[in-house]
Amino acid sequence: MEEAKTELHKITRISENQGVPVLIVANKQDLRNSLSLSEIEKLLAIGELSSSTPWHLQPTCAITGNGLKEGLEKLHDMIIKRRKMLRQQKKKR
Ligand SMILES: Nc1nc2c(ncn2[C@@H]2O[C@H](COP(=O)(O)OP(=O)(O)OP(=O)(O)O)[C@@H](O)[C@H]2O)c(=O)[nH]1
Repeated sequence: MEEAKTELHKITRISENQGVPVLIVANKQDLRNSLSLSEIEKLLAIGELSSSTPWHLQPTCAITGNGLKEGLEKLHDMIIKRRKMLRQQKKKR
């Protein structure tokens, strides 16, 4: 988790990645000892990401497929929202 946290924050800090939406997949949620979403949020310090980075933390189970579609839909929503915002910003210039 420490390594994942470092990478997540490193990637999102890169200037060309500013504002790029992030989908964090919390897989294996069917297992008894899997980390909860709040534990993951805390361990990855997701709250410390730049306010310009939209993110979604999605619980999944890759075996049953639970949450996979929902996660991709959330990612799609964030991408569409960003595209709209960038288009509006371009128009204003
Ligand atoms: N119970 C459960 N097992 C899963 C899930 N997703 C993947 N696995 C199993 O986890 C094992 C490792 O999966 P890999 O795809 O090889 O993942 P990896 O990144 O190499 O290894 P991990 O760090 O264990 O995820 C495989 O046996 C998968 O079937 C899940 O949501 N629930």
